[in-house]
Amino acid sequence: MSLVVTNTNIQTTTLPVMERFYTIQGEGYHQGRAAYFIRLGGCDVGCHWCDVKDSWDAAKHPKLAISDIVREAAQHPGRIAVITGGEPLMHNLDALCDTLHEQGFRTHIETSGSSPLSGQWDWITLSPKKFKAPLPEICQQAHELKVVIFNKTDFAWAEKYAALAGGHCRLYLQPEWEKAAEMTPLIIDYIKEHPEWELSLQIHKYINVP
Ligand SMILES: C[S@@+](CC[C@H](N)C(=O)[O-])C[C@H]1O[C@@H](n2cnc3c(N)ncnc32)[C@H](O)[C@@H]1O
Ligand SMILES: Nc1nc2[nH]cc(C(=O)O)c2c(=O)[nH]1
Ligand code: SF4
Ligand SMILES: [Mg+2]
Repeated sequence: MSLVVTNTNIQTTTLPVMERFYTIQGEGYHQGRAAYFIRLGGCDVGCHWCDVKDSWDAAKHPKLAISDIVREAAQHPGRIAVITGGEPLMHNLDALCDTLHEQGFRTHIETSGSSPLSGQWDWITLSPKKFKAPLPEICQQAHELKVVIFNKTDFAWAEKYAALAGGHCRLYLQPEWEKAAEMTPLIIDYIKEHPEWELSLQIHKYINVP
């Protein structure tokens, strides 16, 4: 007798976790709201300006049981869980989202959209990257498009993804942190000319919270 194993009957029970912290969302539409962040290890995109390069190698981070991750999250009063990384969609996130929902969390994801979507999401923040393009179906499903502006050619590139997004999708421009002094004035001018876009600053870095 042979054993048949399909994708649907393999349950992910552990995930590599780089760090977990309860803080305020520093970026985008939910900026300023209390949220529990779960940063998963592993990324194959390789942005040269990435502010969390230690996350890239999944093997460097301990594999934790989903039940333990969610139990720890539930110790805090906030009920927004933000799954980030690394690139969180390198992992199957169905079981993590199910368990978070069972505990009353709203599930938010920060993703480059470059790996297939898994999980059930109350909010999808898509931050597309030139280094590994997002998949078209994720562009359609994103609630928020957040484009990092590293140089002035990135505005035209941002418009390409705005055109692929659904009509409900909020549009944000976020200066690359090291170039914020140079890029923020250009972003402000751009938003004044193109008011469908909004400014996203990484406010956690200004107020020194994680
Ligand atoms: C570290 S990434 C992890 C999630 C996912 N890999 C992604 O890129 O969306 C979280 C967010 O930080 C943004 N980000 C990363 N490095 C940045 C930097 N140097 N300046 C501004 N934003 C940055 C990303 O674009 C993304 O929106
Ligand atoms: N406070 C805070 N807000 C964030 N929003 C997105 C973040 C991320 O790294 O995904 C992040 C983060 O690292 N900290
Ligand atoms: S996709 Fe996200 S985690 Fe990966 S290198 Fe780019 S910013 Fe960093
Ligand atoms: Mg961050």
